[in-house]
Amino acid sequence: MAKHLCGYVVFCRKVINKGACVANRSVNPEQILQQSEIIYTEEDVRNAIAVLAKKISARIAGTEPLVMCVMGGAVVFSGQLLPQLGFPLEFDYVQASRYHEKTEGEQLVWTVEPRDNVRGKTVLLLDDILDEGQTLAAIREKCLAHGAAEVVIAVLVEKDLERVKPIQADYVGLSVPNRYVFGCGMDVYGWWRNLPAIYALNVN
Ligand SMILES: O=P(O)(O)OC[C@H]1O[C@H](OP(=O)(O)OP(=O)(O)O)[C@H](O)[C@@H]1O
Ligand code: HPA
Repeated sequence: MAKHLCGYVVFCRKVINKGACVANRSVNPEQILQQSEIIYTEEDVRNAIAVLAKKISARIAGTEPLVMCVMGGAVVFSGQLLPQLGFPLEFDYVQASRYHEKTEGEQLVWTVEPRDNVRGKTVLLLDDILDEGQTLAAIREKCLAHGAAEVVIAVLVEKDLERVKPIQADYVGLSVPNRYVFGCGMDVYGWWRNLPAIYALNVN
């Protein structure tokens, strides 16, 4: 392989490895699911996203927004919401993670940061969950630093922490209790993003 290509491949591998959500293999995903309870059904989620689509459309249709999926958790939410936004938009993604395969947040690690394509745009940030709010606060700040005209935030769920957060979402699909939740893009120890409903982990 040509020398310059080798360097590129090594670079890509580093980026991919840094961003990859590696599932925790010391836990049994089936057992975790059995020990958890469903808090919103697939239908609840579908209905919530349909309501969000209408509200978001009323606010930003006509602005030709840049819709940004916060990977990887927002992939399911984005995939269900986008086809319901019936106006011209651009799509991109950012990736920042602070939970990794754990249930407690740590320092934010950036893999893909917002870039200059946000300049002058209405940016619609889509994320699966607003928990302590640190992730979305940091992403919003970077979008504004790159010259975004405005940042509108929509999350599928917000965790009820009964305390002030560093950021508020403009649109929240569903409220969840102060427990670790998963499904619909949200992982538990790196597993179960693929579940169509939302579950809460039972801790013994
Ligand atoms: O409000 P906060 O307490 O900051 O937490 C919310 C963030 O945590 C999750 O991401 P995570 O770090 O798990 O990365 P992931 O998207 O790859 O799962 C989720 O997708 C949000 O982006
Ligand atoms: O409760 C949660 N579940 C999944 N991912 C998360 N990221 C922050 N909080 C959560």
